[in-house]
Amino acid sequence: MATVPTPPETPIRIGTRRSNLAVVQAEGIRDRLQKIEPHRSFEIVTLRTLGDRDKTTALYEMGVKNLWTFELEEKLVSGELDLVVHCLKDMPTALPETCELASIPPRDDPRDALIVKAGLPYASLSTLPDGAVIGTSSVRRSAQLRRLYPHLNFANLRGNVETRLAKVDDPNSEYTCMIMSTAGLQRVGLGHRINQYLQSSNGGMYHAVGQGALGLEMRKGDAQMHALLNQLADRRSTLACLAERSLLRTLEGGCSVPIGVETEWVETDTLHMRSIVVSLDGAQSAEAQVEAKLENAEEAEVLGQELAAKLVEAGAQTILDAIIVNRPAKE
Ligand SMILES: NCc1[nH]cc(CCC(=O)O)c1CC(=O)O
Repeated sequence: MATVPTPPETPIRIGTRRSNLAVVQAEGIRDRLQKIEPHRSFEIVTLRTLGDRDKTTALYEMGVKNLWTFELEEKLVSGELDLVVHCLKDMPTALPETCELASIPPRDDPRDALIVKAGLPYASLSTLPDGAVIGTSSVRRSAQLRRLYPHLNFANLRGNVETRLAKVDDPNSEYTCMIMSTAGLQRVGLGHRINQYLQSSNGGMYHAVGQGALGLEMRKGDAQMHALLNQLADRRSTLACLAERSLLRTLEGGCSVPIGVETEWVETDTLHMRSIVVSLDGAQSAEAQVEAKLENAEEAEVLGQELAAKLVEAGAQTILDAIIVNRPAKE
């Protein structure tokens, strides 16, 4: 009987967005997977998502939450991709039934950063002059800054990291500076452009849920992929990010919420979480914090829900309701 040659194993296809940042992130994951599976081959497949195509609509007006993920998830489900590398903060808190967040690798710096136009002398938010224009399309960022720096102005700034920086540096642009994520800048080699690292204790800025972390997504129930991706997971990053996502999931109810958060491991297994919800004009805000020992994902979920309940108690629901009512209708 003739022996049937075993077919060569097909490459593992890693999907991601087409931006330089997305490709750098996917290459990092590929390199780590290659070390675990030296005999498999890996292929990176890039896609343009809705969020990449529509660069003008303010993000919070787009009305869909999966604008960075939908096209990639479709190809994951159809089998054209085997895993997708996302920025965790771009992943909706509810995933399609057919997909699963398999793993969260070690988180990078979650803080936001201030980047000043090349040639201008300002080194921090507090030294920016009256009327300085901050480029950001994030209501989380503008609302928090309006709250503490009412003399600053805001202008939309969309596009990938390099495009945004070029727009700010353009001497003819209106921007004095911009706010971006530290992790995003550092990953594409632009960390040296950061003028100030922002956090609740410095600039009064809480970061986005999941910021600085990656989310590795796979088809639901793909046991082999799960076993592989699990080897890249980081326990503390995972529990902190799951708690943050639980907070957002509990509060959001259909809108993109101007909510900021910080999580910090204070003892070996105790997570401290604090969060703020701010009205779009910065005039109202609600803050709360919680702390608990966390052993597993379920406990992380519960802690996020507890923080959401405390925020509501502190007035967050009124702020969120007003935002939903005032939101401009989608065209
Ligand atoms: N919303 C865009 C986005 N999504 C993920 C990142 C960078 C990576 C990260 O912060 O996790 C960025 C850029 C930014 O917010 O400045």
